[in-house]
Amino acid sequence: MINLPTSSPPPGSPSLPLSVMLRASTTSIALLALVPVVVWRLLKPKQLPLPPGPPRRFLTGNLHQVPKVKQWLVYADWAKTYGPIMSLKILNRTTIIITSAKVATDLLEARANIYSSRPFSWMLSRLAGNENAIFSLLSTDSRFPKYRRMLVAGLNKRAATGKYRPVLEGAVRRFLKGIAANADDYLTLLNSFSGGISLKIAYGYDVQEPIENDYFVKLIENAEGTAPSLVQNIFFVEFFPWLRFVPAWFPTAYFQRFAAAKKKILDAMVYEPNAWAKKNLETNPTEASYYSEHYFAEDGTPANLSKEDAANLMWTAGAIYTGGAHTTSSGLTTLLLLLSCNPAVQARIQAELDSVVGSERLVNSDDRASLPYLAAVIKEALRWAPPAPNGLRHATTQDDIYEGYFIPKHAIVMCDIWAITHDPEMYPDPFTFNPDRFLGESGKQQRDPYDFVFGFGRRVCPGRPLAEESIFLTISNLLAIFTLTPAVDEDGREIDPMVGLDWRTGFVTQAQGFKFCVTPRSADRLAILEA
Ligand code: HEM
Repeated sequence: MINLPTSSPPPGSPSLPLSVMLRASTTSIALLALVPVVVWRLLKPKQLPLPPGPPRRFLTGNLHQVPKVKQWLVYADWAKTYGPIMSLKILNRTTIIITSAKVATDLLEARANIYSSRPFSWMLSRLAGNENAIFSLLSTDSRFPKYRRMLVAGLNKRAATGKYRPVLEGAVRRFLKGIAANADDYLTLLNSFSGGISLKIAYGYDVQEPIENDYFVKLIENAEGTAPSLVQNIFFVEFFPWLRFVPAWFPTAYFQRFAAAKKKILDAMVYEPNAWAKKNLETNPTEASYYSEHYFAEDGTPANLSKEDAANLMWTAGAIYTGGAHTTSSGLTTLLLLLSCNPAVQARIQAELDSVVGSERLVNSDDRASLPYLAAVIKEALRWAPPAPNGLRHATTQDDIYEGYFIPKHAIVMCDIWAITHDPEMYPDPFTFNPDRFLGESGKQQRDPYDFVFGFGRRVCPGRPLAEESIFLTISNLLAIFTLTPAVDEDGREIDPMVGLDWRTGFVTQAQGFKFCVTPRSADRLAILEA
């Protein structure tokens, strides 16, 4: 069951009879207020049905069925019964769940004008102040096209392979040296790699090692789970918005105190790096960063940013770590897993690298177009385990009708990306890791999984070029220098990395609990890292 924090006191607080009574009365008022909604629904003229879905309970709908972990697997399973477009009712809110490429393309792409907003949450968006972050920003907000323009231009392929090239190349070198020293530490090294790139590109900030002690990394990492805690729990204020006027000191207003505490955390991870970047640029203009690019005018003097432009810069720069760090490191973790147990795939990549790049230098962005097998391997890994398997929630801005079903305005729309990339009709034998599906004549017919893995329509991931470039540079250089093999047990037997493997749940998934070994391909190749 989903928690109901509005009806629970903070842990450790005494349960006073008065507060119990007040809580009970709030609950009764809330339930009583649902009566007109129910009467209206019974009396209103018949309309087209919502898409099918699991049977609902009176008043609470599907609340009891909402999966808490690895939702992508549950929705894919439900789709076998209810089809590629389903609906859930959670109290009075409709959630539409899409599990096929056709429906995703028909709605999220072809009708992007209706399907590109985000759900508004009183707790997350308003009381915790996150409505300014792009991840919550409504498509109807006048800032939406500005944010998108800034991020798309700031993170495009030209930027990733041009002005940010030294950032990426330096981070790859540090990662590989770390792997050479201790491959068991790969998770920390990957976080350092992708978190370091994000903060350097966003603000020009160099993370301090060890990364887990870095001030900004700690600030942002400690905020993990904050946004989900505001939307995954059910708060009555979402259904009775007038409750937001209840003052925080009021005994039943635990939700106000909860939101205020979360606001502090969410604000800090955007305001603090912003203040650091501003101060740093005033005294020490550094190499290219997303922040400096907007902060300075063309002649190199500080641009006189309006209050609104300064806020737009702060909120968009703040999205770079949140959007980019864990997703990139998730994709890389999957590749380490798959490569360590597929020696033939590794050997083929290494042969391709050797013939295109040779053995005397590191691989760089200019080599990418000449390495089609490596491109197929990376694509297949991201299809096999999409880093954001449920995508991010979209919302509709008007009523719509699709294939005889009614989709109401303000419906939450979730797309199960994992279900799409495991659709056996589109990707035969979908659980098998097979890069060849993207090669040759038949590969040209194969639908590109990047059409799904990076999201949809007007919300499609603006960091895709940067993510692709970082993953390419890391994996190509890793295999130019090392060979990966599964770890061995005390008796020298190989441990199958797939046995005992688990996947982190949440917006970003990540393979957990496997180990591998690295062996330098030669002393000369290893020495290139020091050159
Ligand atoms: C393999 C790496 C990545 C994957 C798989 C990925 C995937 C996604 C997905 C599925 C979405 C939601 C799109 C939608 O709502 O339809 C998204 C949004 C977003 N991503 Fe990425 N992403 C990756 C890397 C990055 C990087 C490196 C950055 C920034 C440097 C980034 C920044 C963002 C931002 C800002 C959004 C929000 C866009 C909006 O709400 O309009 N992502 N990403």
